[in-house]
Amino acid sequence: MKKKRNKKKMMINSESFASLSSKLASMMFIFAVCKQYFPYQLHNLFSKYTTKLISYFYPYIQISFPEYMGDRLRRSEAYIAIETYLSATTTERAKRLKGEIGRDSSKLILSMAEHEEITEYFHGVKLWWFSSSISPSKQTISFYPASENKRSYRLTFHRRHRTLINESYLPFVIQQGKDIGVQKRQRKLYTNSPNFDYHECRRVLWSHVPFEHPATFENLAMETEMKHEIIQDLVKFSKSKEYYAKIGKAWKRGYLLYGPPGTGKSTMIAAMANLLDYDVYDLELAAVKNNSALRKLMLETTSKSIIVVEDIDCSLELSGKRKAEGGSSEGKEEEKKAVSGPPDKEESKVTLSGLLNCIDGLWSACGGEKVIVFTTNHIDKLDPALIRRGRMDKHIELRYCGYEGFKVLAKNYLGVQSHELFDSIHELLKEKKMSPADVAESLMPKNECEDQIDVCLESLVKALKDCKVLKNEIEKEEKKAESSEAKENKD
Ligand SMILES: Nc1ncnc2c1ncn2[C@@H]1O[C@H](COP(=O)(O)OP(=O)(O)OP(=O)(O)O)[C@@H](O)[C@H]1O
Ligand SMILES: [Mg+2]
Repeated sequence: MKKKRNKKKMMINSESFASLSSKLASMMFIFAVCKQYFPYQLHNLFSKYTTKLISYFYPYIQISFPEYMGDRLRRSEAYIAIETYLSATTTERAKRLKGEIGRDSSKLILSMAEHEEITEYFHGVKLWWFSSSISPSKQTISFYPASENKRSYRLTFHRRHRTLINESYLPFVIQQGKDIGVQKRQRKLYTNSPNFDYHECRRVLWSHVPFEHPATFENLAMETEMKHEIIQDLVKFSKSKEYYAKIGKAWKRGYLLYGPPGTGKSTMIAAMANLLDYDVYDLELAAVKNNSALRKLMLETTSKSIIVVEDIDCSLELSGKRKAEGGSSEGKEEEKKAVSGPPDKEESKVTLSGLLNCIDGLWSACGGEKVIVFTTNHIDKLDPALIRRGRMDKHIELRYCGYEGFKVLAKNYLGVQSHELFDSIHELLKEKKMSPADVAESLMPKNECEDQIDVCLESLVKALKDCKVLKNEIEKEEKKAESSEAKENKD
């Protein structure tokens, strides 16, 4: 009993010693800040002996993580990760908190207030986190954020736990912080128009807005089996980091979405981003000057993102002239494949080989966990090299609205799963080809009256009956347009 009491006493003593030592260290730190006001010789002497004294009596190690590192322009990644980790895990224990709207989030984020200390245990080892903030000695007006208070987190632990903290605890905190940051971030929709980022204090190649598209696979009109196959494929990809590393392949996957206008290609990209919780980079190839600019753009994309090139057949000149003038030299051919920029502006010279290099050359592996999506209305116009398997791993055809797709739209737009008009709509959809966009338009309630369901379904039946184009006719028209285009190119 006595032994137990003594042990408890010793523990309390060691704890209070630790806390005392931590306070002593804080005082030393304040001395260290003030010492600059002492004469030069005194200052040196003071520094020498205080450091010696601290290391002699003080068995604790302190690691500082300042918000801004040497260049003072970019926030330290370690600081951001620690801040996120501490906000998520210690706000219940901290007595004084501060709240702010996160830079990448629309939510209120609570974190430790300045000069607050919390204790934490890792594998039974006690450690202390202190949030420090020092005001600048001189009031300066500066463009850079670093001129504000100098903030840092300080970690204190006993020196006998040095290995555990350095090799296990800190990597754990940084990884946790990064993971929580990814989950909590406001996702972004990027476009390749250069911009000046005032937070990062540098010129960036992508501008962004919050990504808030509400599309999900659940409200996407397409055959259920195909939908599930795509979802499975995406989820499997996102969980296959180790697999890709094992087979020695860059962790990325290419999707080619093709089909007539209004069949849901762009909507599916939004659904993919929402399913995987990825950012979206909407790459406009016509605005990219040349291959090297394209490479720089790709290098600035982050992992957990979808890189989209919409209407790839319009972005790259891959058919037409090239096919017609088949005998040209390789160099000339590349030129013809170049994207034709606006006539009065500098011509864009992204070539097919430049694009292929970005998709699966050495550069493409940078960052990892990326999905690349091309969309087109005319798959047959694309160069086979661009869409071969391995580059565009999955080809998905988005078709005119079928009965299964219609049922999804009816549920989304009108909240109905059965109706007496469903059978006739089923029959009509077998022969008439209408895009999901057009079906959705008919199903959209036009006013507030009560019999909206009947009105909308009747309007769809009428639209389908009025739709003169049958599948065969569409195919015929498309073939006619293609052959006349080929003829024009020959001439
Ligand atoms: N499969 C679908 N499921 C649900 N809604 C759809 C679907 N297809 C189209 N829509 C609706 O039609 C609108 C247009 O669709 P979307 O822009 O995705 O078509 P698209 O295939 O990208 O067309 P385009 O080839 O012209 O770019 C969307 O806003 C959406 O509301
Ligand atoms: Mg589209």
